[in-house]
Amino acid sequence: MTGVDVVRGETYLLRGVDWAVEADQRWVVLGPNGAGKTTLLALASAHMHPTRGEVRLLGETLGAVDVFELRPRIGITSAALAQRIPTAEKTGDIVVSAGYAVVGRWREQYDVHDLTRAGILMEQWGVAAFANRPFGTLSEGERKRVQIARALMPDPELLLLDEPGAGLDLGGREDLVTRLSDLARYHYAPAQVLVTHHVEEIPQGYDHALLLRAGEVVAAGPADDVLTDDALSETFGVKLALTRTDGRFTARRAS
Ligand SMILES: Nc1ncnc2c1ncn2[C@@H]1O[C@H](COP(=O)(O)OP(=O)(O)OP(=O)(O)O)[C@@H](O)[C@H]1O
Repeated sequence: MTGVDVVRGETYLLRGVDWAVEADQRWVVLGPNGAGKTTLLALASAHMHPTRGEVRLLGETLGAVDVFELRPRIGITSAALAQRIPTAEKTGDIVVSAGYAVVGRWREQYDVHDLTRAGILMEQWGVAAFANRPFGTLSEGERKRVQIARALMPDPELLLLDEPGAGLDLGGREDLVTRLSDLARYHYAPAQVLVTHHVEEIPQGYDHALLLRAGEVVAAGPADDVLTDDALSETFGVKLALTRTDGRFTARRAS
């Protein structure tokens, strides 16, 4: 993104955003409520155009490309998308149908490669046992993992995760963070961008960070440089102390 503004009426949702994500990078985007994180992902998933500036995605420029060709190359999970999944749909069908950009099984016959890939992904994300269960009967943590398996199904070049840890209990969060760490370290995995409010949800292996406040970038770059007490305090508007242990973070109000 170069010089990106997103303006609605008098309001700047994003202002002057410059940001580059390389194919082998894993980024966390942190910021308080209303900072513009979801807007940033809407641009990054080709679901929104900037008011000003340029967004280039996977070698294409938004505005000069058919977004319906671009979107299948990008996997995304978010609460808004999850709400659109019919609760009666079978979990296995939700995953396998992603390759066809529909939710739920719409063909009687799927390609054997698709069925195999869906099976492997469901094993990897710990949801294979629920393949025949309706989505609506799954716990929040299980639903989150199904969504990620679905997002990975078309082998995307970019994976966008909007608050994947929201609503999970401590065990569920740790399970998810461990699985995301494994994915982050996997050499052939897509570029990854994870949005969160909580530094505790940053998986090990996420090597870059972008801090957003009121639509503007506070800091962006290697996580070691960006995730500091001062930058985090400025981002969240409260004096914070950050602790890092074994590649995981915790934050608390500074005394
Ligand atoms: N169409 C619109 N017109 C005016 N303001 C809008 C519009 N859409 C979003 N906003 C505002 O833009 C700001 C950024 O919204 P966005 O959803 O991107 O923030 P966020 O960082 O994802 O927040 P949260 O963490 O609460 O999900 C918010 O203050 C929101 O109210």
